Amino acid sequence: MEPVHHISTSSKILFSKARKIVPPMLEKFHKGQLGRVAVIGGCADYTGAPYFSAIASAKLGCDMSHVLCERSAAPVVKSYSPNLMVHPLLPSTETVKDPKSIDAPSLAEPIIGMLSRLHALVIGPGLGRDGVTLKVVAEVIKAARSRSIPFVLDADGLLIVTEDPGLVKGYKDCILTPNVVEFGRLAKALGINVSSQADITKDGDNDKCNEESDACEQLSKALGGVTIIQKGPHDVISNGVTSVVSDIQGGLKRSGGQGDTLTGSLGTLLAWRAAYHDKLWDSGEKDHDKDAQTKDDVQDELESKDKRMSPGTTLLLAAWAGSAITRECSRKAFELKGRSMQASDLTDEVHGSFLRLIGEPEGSKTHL
Ligand SMILES: NC(=O)C1=CN([C@@H]2O[C@H](COP(=O)(O)OP(=O)(O)OC[C@H]3O[C@@H](n4cnc5c(N)ncnc54)[C@H](O)[C@@H]3O)[C@@H](O)[C@H]2O)[C@@H](O)CC1
Ligand SMILES: Nc1ncnc2c1ncn2[C@@H]1O[C@H](COP(=O)(O)OP(=O)(O)OP(=O)(O)O)[C@@H](O)[C@H]1O
Ligand SMILES: [Mg+2]
Repeated sequence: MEPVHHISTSSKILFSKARKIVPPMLEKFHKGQLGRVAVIGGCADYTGAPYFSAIASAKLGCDMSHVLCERSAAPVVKSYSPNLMVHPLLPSTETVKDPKSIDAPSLAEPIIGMLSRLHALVIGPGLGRDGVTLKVVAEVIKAARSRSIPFVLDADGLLIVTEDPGLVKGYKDCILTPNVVEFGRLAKALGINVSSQADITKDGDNDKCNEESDACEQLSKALGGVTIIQKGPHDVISNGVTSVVSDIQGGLKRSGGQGDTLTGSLGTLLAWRAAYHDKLWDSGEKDHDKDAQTKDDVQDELESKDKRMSPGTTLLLAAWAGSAITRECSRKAFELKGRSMQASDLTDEVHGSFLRLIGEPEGSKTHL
């Protein structure tokens, strides 16, 4: 039986609606209008994660892709790609005078100063767990929220929320992308009971799916309607009111770094979504006065041919599209590389996956 809050719209319709938030390629656009995205992450230990995330944003199609990382990571990340703009702006215990008494808001200033030039942030890939860095990033989260800049939180960025859920509680422009372990930590912090994998597997596939989406929905509700992509064999997406399961075929190799293709893709989709709501181009849809609040409202917008969608609906669509593109990247890369598949093989599949699943929007000029 279909769980009550699940939308029953087919994948085909979801992809065609996702295409509506993709800006067409037009001669009139200037540099930056198709998205300025920054990944906040990268430290001495992890340089691959912010790179994979930022390059996925770029390959999906944003115009400008930044990485804001810790000082020691910057030359390394720069060396991976000249296409990324890499800024060594994240302080750490190693780089501040007295780590025990820091002024986090002023240490965050150089990053906060960049926010007005950015459409979306991805916070967490390879951020690490340095106490100074995490305090500064918490200030950046507050500043981004107060300026209504959409963001994705992943990996160590989720630790910040686990420790202080109030930072994102009720913020409707963010997406959390926990893996199984991160989901468990968040659920525990918010007092939500998650059945163990063993318990739910023995009930069979349908029950397992229902239990997972129930937990995802509960966590989203506990966070005041924040959108969550609970990653796993299928990705459960929920905003507490409406849920959708992304079960597009993925690959069979579980190499690290695949979640980074997801966050980078989401960064670009959030930037495009902002451009859609700013009416950067004429989508051909009709405005309507009421924002979608309930599952039925969302379903109605998804099934209408010409109704302009509300921010709640487009956020779900962005999450769905990011998840689907990542899983298709993984499927295709696995087809080509088998068990040798690495995160970098997903990077090569981003554009092809976009074209196969979503495709260029109407009016896009793809040839000169
Ligand atoms: N090339 C890179 O630079 C990479 C860096 N990464 C970064 O590494 C840091 C730590 O991330 P982790 O994901 O390791 O987080 P954690 O340090 O919280 O570790 C999670 C652990 O759980 C295990 N696990 C994952 N899925 C599981 C499942 N379904 N059932 C049981 N156990 C499971 C993993 O093997 C991992 O050891 C983050 O900053 C992250 O961004 C990762 O994204 C991987 C790639
Ligand atoms: N068993 C699975 N079958 C198919 N796809 C999966 C499976 N597990 C995870 N995925 C997909 O892999 C991607 C990354 O999810 P994963 O759970 O590996 O995240 P992660 O642990 O945060 O990754 P990372 O190593 O990048 O930190 C997601 O798009 C998810 O849908
Ligand atoms: Mg991860």
